Amino acid sequence: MIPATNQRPSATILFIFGGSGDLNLRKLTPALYNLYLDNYLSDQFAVVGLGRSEYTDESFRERLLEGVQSFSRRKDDLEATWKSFSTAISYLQMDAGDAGAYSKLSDFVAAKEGEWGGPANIVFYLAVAPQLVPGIATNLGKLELCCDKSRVRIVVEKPFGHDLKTAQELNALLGGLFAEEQIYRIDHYLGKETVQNILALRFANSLFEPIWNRRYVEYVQITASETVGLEGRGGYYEGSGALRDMIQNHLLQMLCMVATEAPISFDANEVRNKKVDVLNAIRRIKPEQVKDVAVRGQYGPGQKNGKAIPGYREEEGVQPDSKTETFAAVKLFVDNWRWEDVPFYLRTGKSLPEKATVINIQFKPAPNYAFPDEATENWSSNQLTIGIQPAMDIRLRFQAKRPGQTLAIDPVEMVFSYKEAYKEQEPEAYETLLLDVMTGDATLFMRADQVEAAWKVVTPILEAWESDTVDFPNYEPGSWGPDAAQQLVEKDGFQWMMK
Ligand SMILES: NC(=O)C1=CN([C@@H]2O[C@H](COP(=O)(O)OP(=O)(O)OC[C@H]3O[C@@H](n4cnc5c(N)ncnc54)[C@H](OP(=O)(O)O)[C@@H]3O)[C@@H](O)[C@H]2O)C=CC1
Ligand SMILES: O=C1O[C@H](COP(=O)(O)O)[C@@H](O)[C@H](O)[C@H]1O
Repeated sequence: MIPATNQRPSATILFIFGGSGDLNLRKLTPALYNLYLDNYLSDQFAVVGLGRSEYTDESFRERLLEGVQSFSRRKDDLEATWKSFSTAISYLQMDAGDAGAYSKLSDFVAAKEGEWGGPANIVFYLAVAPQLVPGIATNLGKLELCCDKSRVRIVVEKPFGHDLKTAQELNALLGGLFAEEQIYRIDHYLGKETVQNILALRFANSLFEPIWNRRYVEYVQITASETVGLEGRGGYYEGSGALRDMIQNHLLQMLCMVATEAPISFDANEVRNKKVDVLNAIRRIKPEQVKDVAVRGQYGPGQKNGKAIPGYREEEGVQPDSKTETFAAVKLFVDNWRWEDVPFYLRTGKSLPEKATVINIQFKPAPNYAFPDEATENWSSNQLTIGIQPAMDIRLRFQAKRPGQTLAIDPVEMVFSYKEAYKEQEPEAYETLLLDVMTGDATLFMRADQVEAAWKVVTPILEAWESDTVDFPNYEPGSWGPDAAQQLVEKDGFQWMMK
């Protein structure tokens, strides 16, 4: 996070429920390994993977090594470094539904603290399907050690609830067991360097803030497009869809970063207060308005790069008449002094032409009355483009005089590229987030009210879509989604920046 919290965490025991699962293999252990390489882990660090699968400590480490070999951003010195890192890893076979087994966690903590000669921070990471979360949290809440609010934290993965009601129920349950400061709700987009940099760009420069408002900004677009389809996650995605999976969380969080007022400090609650203000200011969509401000799509079968692609409905775990949207686009307004009547267009989808997350801030046109018509054929307004991924850059488009004896004005770009500016490789989102949990910094995590405010934004759309019929599939794989998504911006006189 932005404040220089370059301290190493103190003694930590990290329990990963879902230790034998995919998230740990792909993201969590590679992130811990990279934190270890960067000397960010305490010398007194232990991680325990939990699951029903059978592993010994040794076979579990071997399994995780495969994950690091495949998914770590660094693996050059793996042979030399894995051995010392992996001594911190152990495995505990248990069924999360077995309340009696939880005493093993307390025993582990007691043994480690005895060995280390003092108390440790204890993190319970729930990398499991959402239906297991209430049971695990309840069992953890009964442990005596969880009474120590200063050193026990619980991390909850997405999805956080299926809708507003279930999110409220989960918040109520967790809130009855843990203090809010102990609960870390993950939104991995907030761990991305480029997303965090939005606050630095806006508030560490005097240049942008004066024009960052309705007087100068025409509209904002946020696109998070993926080329992949479901990749075997049909079972999960069927109960979700693009609006729940991406817009309710990641895209609304990016919108908050763009739209927030300046925090007076980078204290976790101050930053989150400001962001929740944005969510609360988003204009409520009336049921009859949904068709005008929200578009959904589902890809059908087709071809991509000469390869046959099955439609969403043909994917494993998907109903043949599924109504689940794999594409969603919405137009939102933030009704406050800064942003009133500036449209924010958000769009996300699977099986689109590019993997890219990009934010475009489009500024209003400059008056061009002084230039002759022939000089302004290529005239275009200023635009700031924030490349979140894979291109990590910031581009400022402005007009310049083309060299030559005739007056011609063309758009050009000033580019800041992370790759060119910095030699160091940026940390993965999960590295940042795990380190923040271990150091007790909740700034990049969702507070209960933030999650609920985000659900409130999408609820009218979810309800309207639920009760309406839909003609799916309605877009080709490899296209930019249904035609209606183009019309969503075209009817306002604009274009999607990537099309
Ligand atoms: N995979 C990813 O890249 C991402 C995942 N997530 C989220 O992370 C969470 C986990 O996802 P993922 O790792 O993919 O899921 P997996 O299905 O790969 O893993 C599920 C884990 O839960 C464990 N588990 C299931 N039932 C029990 C039980 N009764 N007792 C103990 N352990 C149990 C399984 O262990 P076992 O079978 O050994 O019991 C396994 O380790 C989900 O909420 C998902 O949405 C979020 C972002 C990305
Ligand atoms: O949370 C999720 O995010 C991924 C996209 O993440 P990214 O970091 O690769 O942009 C998405 O594929 C997945 O469906 C969703 O659950």
